[in-house]
Amino acid sequence: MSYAIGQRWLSHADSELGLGIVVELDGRRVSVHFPAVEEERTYATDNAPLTRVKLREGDALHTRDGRKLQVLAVHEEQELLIYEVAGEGQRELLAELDLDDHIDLATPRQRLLASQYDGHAAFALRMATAEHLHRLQQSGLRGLLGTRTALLPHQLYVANEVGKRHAPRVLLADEVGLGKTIEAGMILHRQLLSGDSRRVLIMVPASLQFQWLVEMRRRFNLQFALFDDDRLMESGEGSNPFEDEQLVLCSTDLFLDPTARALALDAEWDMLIVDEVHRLAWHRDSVSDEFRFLESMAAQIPGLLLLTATPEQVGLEAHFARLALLDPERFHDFAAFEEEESQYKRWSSLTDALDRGEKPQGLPADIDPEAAPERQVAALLDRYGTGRVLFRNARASVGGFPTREMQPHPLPAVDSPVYQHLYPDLHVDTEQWLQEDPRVAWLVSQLKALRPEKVLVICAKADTALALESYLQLRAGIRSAAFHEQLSLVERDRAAAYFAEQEQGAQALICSEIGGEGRNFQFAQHLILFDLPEHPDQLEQRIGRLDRIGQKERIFIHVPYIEGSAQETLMRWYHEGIDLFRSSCSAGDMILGEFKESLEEQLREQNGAFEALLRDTADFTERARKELSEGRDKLLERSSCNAEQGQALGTAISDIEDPDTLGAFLRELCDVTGVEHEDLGDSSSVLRRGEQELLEIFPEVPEDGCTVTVSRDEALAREDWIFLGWEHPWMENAMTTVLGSALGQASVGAMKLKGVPGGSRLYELLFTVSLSAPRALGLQRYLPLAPQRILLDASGRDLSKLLTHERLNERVEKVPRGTVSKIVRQLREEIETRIDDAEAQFAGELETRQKEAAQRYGEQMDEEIARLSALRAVNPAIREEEIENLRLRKEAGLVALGTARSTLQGVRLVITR
Ligand SMILES: Nc1ncnc2c1ncn2[C@@H]1O[C@H](COP(=O)(O)OP(=O)(O)OP(=O)(O)O)[C@@H](O)[C@H]1O
Repeated sequence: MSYAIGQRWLSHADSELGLGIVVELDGRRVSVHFPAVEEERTYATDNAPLTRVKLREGDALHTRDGRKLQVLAVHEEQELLIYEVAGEGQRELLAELDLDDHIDLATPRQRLLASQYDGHAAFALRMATAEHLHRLQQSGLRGLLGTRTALLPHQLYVANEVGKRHAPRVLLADEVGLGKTIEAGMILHRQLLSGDSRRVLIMVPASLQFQWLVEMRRRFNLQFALFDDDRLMESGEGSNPFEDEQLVLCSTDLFLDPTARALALDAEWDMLIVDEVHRLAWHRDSVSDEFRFLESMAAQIPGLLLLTATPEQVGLEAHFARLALLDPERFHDFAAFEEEESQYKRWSSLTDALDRGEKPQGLPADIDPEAAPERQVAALLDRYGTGRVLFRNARASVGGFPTREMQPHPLPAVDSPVYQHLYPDLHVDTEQWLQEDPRVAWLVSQLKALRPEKVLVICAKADTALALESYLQLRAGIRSAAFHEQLSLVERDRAAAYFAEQEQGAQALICSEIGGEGRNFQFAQHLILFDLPEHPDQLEQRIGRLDRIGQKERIFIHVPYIEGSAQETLMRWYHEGIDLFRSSCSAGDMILGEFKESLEEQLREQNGAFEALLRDTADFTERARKELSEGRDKLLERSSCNAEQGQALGTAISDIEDPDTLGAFLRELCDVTGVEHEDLGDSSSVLRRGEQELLEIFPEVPEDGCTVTVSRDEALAREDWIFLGWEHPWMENAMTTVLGSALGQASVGAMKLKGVPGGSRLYELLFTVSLSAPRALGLQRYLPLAPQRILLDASGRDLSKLLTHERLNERVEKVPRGTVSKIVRQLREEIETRIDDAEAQFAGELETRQKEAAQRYGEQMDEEIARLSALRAVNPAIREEEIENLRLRKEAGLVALGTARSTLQGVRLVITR
């Protein structure tokens, strides 16, 4: 190519010089001025390391006066280029002299033509990154990968079912300790990654704030900001502190303050999560301020997750009131709801009959009698069960829990009527009570006998816990800690941590009832119920502290009681009437409702009718259990978990996570970009920032390095290591940084290829498809965004199938830099033509993909809209808003599909030797 004064050239030997201008021509020498560095260089014309900069139609250009414009056409006059560009509102002509002196070669084509190329490892990394990103996106498992959790089918099923919904509104009511926090975390993670939710508020009882904060961080890499009164005060006049953070966690108590309530209502949220929601008091005649606040929040926030293990702890009507928060249209008539509950058995027998392959009578008219039985069952559950709103897994169906052993400890009666009460300590002076109550001395000797086993002691009241703890500590020399509502949050967490400490920690933690909800103490095997709570569900909550996921050993439940007292009466009623110490029961509230009066009478003073009460309770319990297990619980079990699907999700996650592939990719990533890594094993390594990093892919790696693992199993065993799964924010950042950079965009190499004469050329190109649509539309499932590799020879023949990328990688070798620029200069035209060919080839392919996607997407959306509309006719659990939303999604999706664009990600020129 010949030179002319005023032309713009780039030095491929030293791209730091920026874009030069030919200023002098003198026979065989050319002088170029580089304004960016204010230097002038002179080269021999026959081997100057210079590349002519010639932009193309569609390229972006930057002007000297800082404007970014798009090239519409390129003209040449007297060897100088004139760019026709889209200026402000009109076309404009721009001489190449006006190009910015700091050039940024943005496309692989430009970089290859300017001989700005990288080694093969960088090209291969770029290809691998594009392919992995695509694989992850289209897996349908987004949000479920990379969380530090064991793959438990019941949780995966719920997380997948709810997580994929738009603005999900559900009650997560798994039995105690089955992992509702984890389910909520997975749903949230999924919603955040899909872009469905951005701003989230979590409200939990004060005693659980820290636990939630830690669980969200260590299991999901979600950093919540903890809000308390002080944090609310910090914000300046007129600004809303809740708007400063995207993810906010706070105690429900914070909203006792009307200002806090007003601020939270004023902020915009996508999702609200409320733990232990049964604690927000609701009664037909008196609704608490907290509940009213929740009602207002629920009415304006699209996504709502309510969590409780004991939905009926404060009665069926309160349970109904919470369902009404989720879906006021569906749950508006309590009497009708009670009536519906009585129908559950009917639907349950129908689903059973369908399962057995029968053709049962009495199928509702809207269920297609000719449809496959699985579809009929799904439709029944969907339309007539509590399917869409309520999820409740039972430990009996989840399985794998250890057995519970109840050990009653009768203690001699005391000669004072006070000790006939359930809670004698409320009626006597503390000092006197500590001396007189035989349970106190028993507790001391029991703890000594159990040493060094960890023991959780639960009693109803904070004052009891306080008195017992100081007695144990000061007078009996037992290492213990107290946990009750009179302690500050920090003190409570400190007490729980002291108890958890294996070597030097407390042997016993003495909790009031608040210790009985939400906390994790599954490292202990012994539970002492110093007294008993008045509601069966509270007893369930207490036992659930130990009997929860992660408990591997048999659990011992010790119940001391004074013989002949109300304590014995209540213990026997729970034990012989409901068998509650050994197995959980979802009918607790119903049973209590039935026998409350008779029980209270017996608790005041046991009489001859007690044995009959026990028998009646046992009979009622058996019937209730049977009825529920055949009706409501059975339907719930079916809609809360499809074990097969849960299992399949687990397998699919393991397959896609594949630590071997991830480990190899991580090593490649570090090697190419210059991050130091020291491998500790197949799946773990220490990462350190390298001295000469090409790209900042892991900006958050600390100065002195950190240990990471790519294996979920290892991550569960080593909580101090970072689980660098595919969805870890570091990994996502690393991958998008690679693709967003110029690294590996252009590469040149040589190889020997049998039967192919030396000097032949191969062009390997990689295209990706991008879709500028909200992630929440989920269009990736319809439009294959798979990257496409195209391999052409010098004449444009497609060799993609004949010679794989891997084979090229194995054989390709370096070519000296000087030689490359000469070759590139000679092949300039061929390079341009082959890239054009490949672009045209892929544009055709993309058009076909788009057409097919639009058809599939349209059909599926129509089907879904029709299905939901039909469902809505029989099951008002489906909101009109959901259907309207689907219609809008369909339209938006079809428009967005048309905007898909292809991008040339990389090009490699291989010359045969
Ligand atoms: N998939 C999982 N992988 C690892 N640990 C888990 C998993 N699911 C639950 N856990 C652990 O099991 C315990 C119980 O889980 P979680 O606190 O979520 O239960 P919950 O149903 O909310 O309990 P509660 O009914 O007491 O409120 C916690 O220690 C939690 O970290």
